[in-house]
Amino acid sequence: MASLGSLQFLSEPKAESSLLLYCINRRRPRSGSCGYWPRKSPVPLHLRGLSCGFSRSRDAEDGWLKCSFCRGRMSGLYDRGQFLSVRAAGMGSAEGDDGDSLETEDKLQATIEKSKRVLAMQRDLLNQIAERRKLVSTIKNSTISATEAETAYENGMSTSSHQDVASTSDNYTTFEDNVLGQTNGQSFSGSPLHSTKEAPESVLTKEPDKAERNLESQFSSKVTPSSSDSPEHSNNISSVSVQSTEMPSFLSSTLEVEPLEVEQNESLKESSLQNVDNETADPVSEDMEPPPLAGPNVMNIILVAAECAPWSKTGGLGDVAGSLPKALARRGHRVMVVAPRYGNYAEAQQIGERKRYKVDGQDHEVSYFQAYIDGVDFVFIDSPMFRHIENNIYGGNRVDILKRMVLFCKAAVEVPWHVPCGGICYGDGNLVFIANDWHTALLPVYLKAYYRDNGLMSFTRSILVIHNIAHQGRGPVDDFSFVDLPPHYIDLFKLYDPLGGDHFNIFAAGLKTADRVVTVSHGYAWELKTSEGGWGLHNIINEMDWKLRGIVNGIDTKEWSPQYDVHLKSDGYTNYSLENLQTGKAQCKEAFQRELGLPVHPNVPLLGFIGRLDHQKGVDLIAEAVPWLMGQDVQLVMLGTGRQDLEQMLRQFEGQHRDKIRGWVGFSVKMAHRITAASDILLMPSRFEPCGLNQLYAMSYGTIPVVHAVGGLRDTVEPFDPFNNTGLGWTFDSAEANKLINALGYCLMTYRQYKESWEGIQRRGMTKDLSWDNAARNYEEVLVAAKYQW
Ligand SMILES: Nc1ncnc2c1ncn2[C@@H]1O[C@H](COP(=O)(O)OP(=O)(O)O[C@H]2O[C@H](CO)[C@@H](O)[C@H](O)[C@H]2O)[C@@H](O)[C@H]1O
Repeated sequence: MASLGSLQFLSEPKAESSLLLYCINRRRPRSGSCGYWPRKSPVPLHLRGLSCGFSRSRDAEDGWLKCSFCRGRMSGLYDRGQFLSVRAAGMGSAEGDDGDSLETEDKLQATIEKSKRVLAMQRDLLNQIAERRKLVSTIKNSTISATEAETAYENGMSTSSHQDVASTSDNYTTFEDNVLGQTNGQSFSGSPLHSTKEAPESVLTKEPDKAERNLESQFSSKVTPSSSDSPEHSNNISSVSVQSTEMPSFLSSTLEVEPLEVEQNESLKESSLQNVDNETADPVSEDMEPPPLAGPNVMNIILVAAECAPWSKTGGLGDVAGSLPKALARRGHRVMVVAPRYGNYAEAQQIGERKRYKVDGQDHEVSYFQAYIDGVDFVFIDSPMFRHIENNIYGGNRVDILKRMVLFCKAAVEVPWHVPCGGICYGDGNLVFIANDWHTALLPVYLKAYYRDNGLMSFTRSILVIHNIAHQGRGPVDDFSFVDLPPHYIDLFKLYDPLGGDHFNIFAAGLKTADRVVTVSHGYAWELKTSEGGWGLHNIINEMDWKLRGIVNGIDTKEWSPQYDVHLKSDGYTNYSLENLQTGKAQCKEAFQRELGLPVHPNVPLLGFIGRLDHQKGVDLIAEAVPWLMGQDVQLVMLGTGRQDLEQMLRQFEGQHRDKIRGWVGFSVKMAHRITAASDILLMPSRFEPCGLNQLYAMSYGTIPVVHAVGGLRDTVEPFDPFNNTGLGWTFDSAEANKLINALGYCLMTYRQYKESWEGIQRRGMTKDLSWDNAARNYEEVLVAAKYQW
């Protein structure tokens, strides 16, 4: 039997607990492949001579027990839900491996090969950090030498993420008990400023990244000498910081309330334990499981968004929040989406305990609802603040919205501790948050201010995705009082506006604080850096260019497929594919003309527009083109909601041209699908478009997009080239009605006179890979880059 040496618990378990070790990526691959070891144990502080279950996870070069299947760290769960982190405190020899273990090793060879690259990266990183530490300690003549730190590490006295676990463990326990209510094996060792300067550092002690260096320089004048200079301080900082006036009030006010549905939770845990037993007992089938696509990069991912389709959606953000996570889960990650619970969602069940958070001085209670769908944990945060606004989720005045987002972000950042999905919380190891737009841009700030500055959640990273920079969460500087942060954090939010002077800007703070920033196309990534496209944030974006990446959105090919579209199954519509494109699409067009009371003309080109009625979407350019259009033999249907003058305009056009135009004012997912299927041409004259999803949906339905070549539209709609018979649609190069008319003229001519070319464009669009799988792979690269960024 292989021996692992001993295991060391990083927080002391109670005696006589039942212990269960599991891999942090237990969902991916399915739980059975991660070497569970359920066992009654008297639980001494060190467990010796472990074998059986651990023969799979003896690969622990960096001191952490790893699942040899997916390379995730092993963690401990004991005593019905309390967490421990566990690491090997001295590796035993592999001598005596039994046959079973060798066989397993052979079968897992491929996975191990893949992991080598990452291990090399880790070693590289460790070497670099060790080098730098030596340099720093020489310069500062630290009282504690690097040698001692290394010795401490080798003796298993420090964690890979924190300093002096042993010496801070008392404070740590107190803090966890008081503040988080759960333990995760993290120490609480003061701000990164202090820890990098003074403490005996572990091998993985964090080097400040560029963003943090900026913050350091901004904040250094405000660090008092007494707090930064004393080596003792870093040992005792937990108690100091907990009582500090800068400690967020919401943390200290995070109260545990009566446990909800305890029985349900317990039964969940029990069923999870049962699964473990069953799956452990079936080693053959677990070996059949293919390795996750993400290979050694599997992570715990929590995407946080103010809307999530199909439960809540006002636009493309909802679509992305509903579908990108599924693609990430398909790659093997454990993925959660966190969104507010605006209504009663049938699929989601109440879970976990209620918590309270302070917003503007008042306690707000939240509870959690969860549904596990397509490999993703969808968690909805319930609060009276979110209820009954499902038709107006961004409604209310500026301060109302701000308070909602403060509550949402405060609760969301703690979800990995409080919501036991499948019986097990995500915890903070190997965890990355993906925040979206200004609504959740506070999350990276809270992660830093409340946790990482205090030595907690040090391995957790945050990524901020820009879907639309035009909405930034702006307000007067006084709004800072609502976000409940230490006073010096105001510098992150303050932004000078040539028109309004200094103002408060949430997006600015999120961009500065996030570990990485993604936007939804390459074109938009470039535009964001210009004064025209950055909407006042271009300077900040230019400064953080190194952490910005453009990744083009994908589409949910289950939801948006002409072959399976549920909205095409009734009222005379039909599903279609490449095989019956012409007949199927013609049938949809006819059904649509009938449904909307338009003359049924199969050969009259049908033009569609779907989108918010605002300046961005350029619906006014279509309005300018209407007189020309009405001279053509075409039909036009527009679906949208937004600015009242533009809604009125749609109604007016319909009134004036009843035989040719329909203006549908409102939000109808069914109508959006039917327009996409029935139309021949989709118009997207957006003034700016970070990515745009409708043109992607259109292409997959054989509907030809005519778009303003900007942002993601330029990235995704390759212009038709009649000489080489390539391209996916028509583009025009500036947001002017005459340019739109010009492009549309060529498009209509092709529709009428060059059927073969037309069908070629349709076919290319329908066969293009528009799925999220590509994008998910790119996101994964960003997640990994963030993970290894210190
Ligand atoms: N009245 C209505 N009824 C029914 N459905 C309607 C509708 N109006 C819009 N929709 C739907 O909402 C979505 C709109 O998505 P877009 O990407 O085109 O724009 P949006 O500007 O909201 O998103 C922002 O975020 C997304 C996601 O990153 C970026 O693609 C985009 O460029 C950026 O502006 C589509 O699914 C569309 O069908």
